[in-house]
Amino acid sequence: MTKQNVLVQKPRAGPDRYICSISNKKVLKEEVDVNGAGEIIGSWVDRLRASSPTHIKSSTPSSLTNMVHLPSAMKMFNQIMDESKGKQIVMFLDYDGTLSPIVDDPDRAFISHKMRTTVKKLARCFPTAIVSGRCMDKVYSFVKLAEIYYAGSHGMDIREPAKGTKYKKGSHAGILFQPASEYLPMIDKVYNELVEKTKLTPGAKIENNKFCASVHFRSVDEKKWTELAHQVKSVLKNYPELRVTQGRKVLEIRPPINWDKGKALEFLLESLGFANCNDVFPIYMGDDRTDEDAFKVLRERGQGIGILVSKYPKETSASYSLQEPSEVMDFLQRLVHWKRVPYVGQTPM
Ligand SMILES: O=P(O)(O)OC[C@H]1O[C@H](O[C@H]2O[C@H](CO)[C@@H](O)[C@H](O)[C@H]2O)[C@H](O)[C@@H](O)[C@@H]1O
Repeated sequence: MTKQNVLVQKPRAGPDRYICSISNKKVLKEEVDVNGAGEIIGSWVDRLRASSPTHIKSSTPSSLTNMVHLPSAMKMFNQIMDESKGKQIVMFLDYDGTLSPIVDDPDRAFISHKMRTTVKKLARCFPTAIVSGRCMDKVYSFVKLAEIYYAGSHGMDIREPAKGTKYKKGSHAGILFQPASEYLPMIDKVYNELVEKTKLTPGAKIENNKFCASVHFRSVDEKKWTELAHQVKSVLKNYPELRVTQGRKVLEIRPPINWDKGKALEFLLESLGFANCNDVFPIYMGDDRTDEDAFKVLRERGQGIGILVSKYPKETSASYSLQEPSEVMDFLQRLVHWKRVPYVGQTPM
């Protein structure tokens, strides 16, 4: 709300500490070196299988040793609110699998009218951001709320709310930060090559997420997953610097910068004036591996909570869970109600 940042097209124009972190091309644990040996393909496919809830469900107990059964955020609602006492709650919401249910066709992952209304009410109570792997325009075309922050392309395209909305005090509505703009032409080229290379694989879908590209495996026969992974690798061998991460039956091709949803969360907190504050309580909700970066940041800061949206136990740094988008909506509605009608002895900010 206070320290709004300038329009940024290149990494060097952001706040200093972001310049430092994005120029550090550290290889992250989750990413895969596409120049590596043939086992990369197997590892992609194994990880895609492992991230499928039906596979997790049918896993043997020994494979679940690192899986965490989290307490329900709904059941712990009052305790969470007690923890937030005297602090400004800031809401961070992932889109797919959190605000909208997972569906086969990524172009039809619509948010329900009820969920939109809930997020609208939420944004009147707390600064609210949607943090998604999708490109900003696509998320906006689904959500259609001008009063919230958006961090599209896994946080590589951060926009502020439109002028005149409650949590927007500056006069400039628009782009806050785009740390990967120099990679736009390359990602576009890779997107086109992937479309061409995979066009004969039934069900394969390549999504242009502007600063990254997504390769969808969901509608491809599982027997063809290895073939599709080979096609992806054959394109990426000409772009050895690009990173590959995994989501729910999707491979995400990203620029080689050390930037993710966790960094986006920190950037937004700083933009909102909460960089070095103890009186802020961020709540991040997400269902995917890419949301783990944000959960980790909250743990490291010792601030707020991460809520994993999942019916099944997963390896996670979140503190609580909700089962599915409908329960996310119940939680958000309860939060709005709590803000308006706090229970006895509680004073929401
Ligand atoms: O960060 P998110 O908002 O969760 O975006 C991550 C990816 O979500 C979308 O894919 C996922 O949802 C699809 C629709 O339900 C589903 O078909 C797909 O299998 C999921 O992986 C989106 O299409 C991707 O571009 C995002 O990167």
